[in-house]
Amino acid sequence: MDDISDKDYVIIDHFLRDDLYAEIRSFFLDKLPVFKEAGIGTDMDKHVDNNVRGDFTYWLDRKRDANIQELWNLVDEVIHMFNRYCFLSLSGYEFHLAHYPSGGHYDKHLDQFENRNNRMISVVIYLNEGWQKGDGGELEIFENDNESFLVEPIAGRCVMFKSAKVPHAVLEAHKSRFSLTGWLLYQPSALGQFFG
Ligand SMILES: O=C(O)CCC(=O)C(=O)O
Ligand SMILES: [Fe+2]
Repeated sequence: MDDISDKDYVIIDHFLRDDLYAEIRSFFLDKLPVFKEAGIGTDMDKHVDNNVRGDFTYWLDRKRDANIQELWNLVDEVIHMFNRYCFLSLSGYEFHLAHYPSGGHYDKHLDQFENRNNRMISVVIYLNEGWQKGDGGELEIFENDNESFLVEPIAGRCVMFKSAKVPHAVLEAHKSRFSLTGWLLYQPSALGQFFG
């Protein structure tokens, strides 16, 4: 909590209990056949551009995806922590599973839309077992205009950052890259489920 207040991001390894990690990974693999190519922008202004991003996503829905209840409980807990210790007023969230096939990347960006700015905190949890240097798909975090560093997308690692403040990119993956990505919102929003 201190790190995200001071540095705008935090990296936490072994973020999930082993059983929850295993549950989410197997849920991910089950859903893989129904992932859709991710677009850019909100539903009003959305298009797919493989030059900018090359991932496939599955938007989670708390009601439909009730079998991963433990994840939803954790999301509630994390929101509660941010509200309590960082004095935020988070009251909603949206999460998707993301698959970057080999060759996929995501150009430098902020997690904000031009016509919607309620994403406060971005959360990414990686599910890449046995990730090794050379597999690619590192998350590049830009601290200011000239400095950036790479985060290896290893299994169980969680990265959280301020959505509107931290520019970031996903380097080209050389192997399939799996993650769970979400945004904690200032206002409740049902928009996420329409982004599919
Ligand atoms: O998967 C990651 O490391 C980051 C993904 C991302 O930046 C996004 O989906 O907006
Ligand atoms: Fe992003």
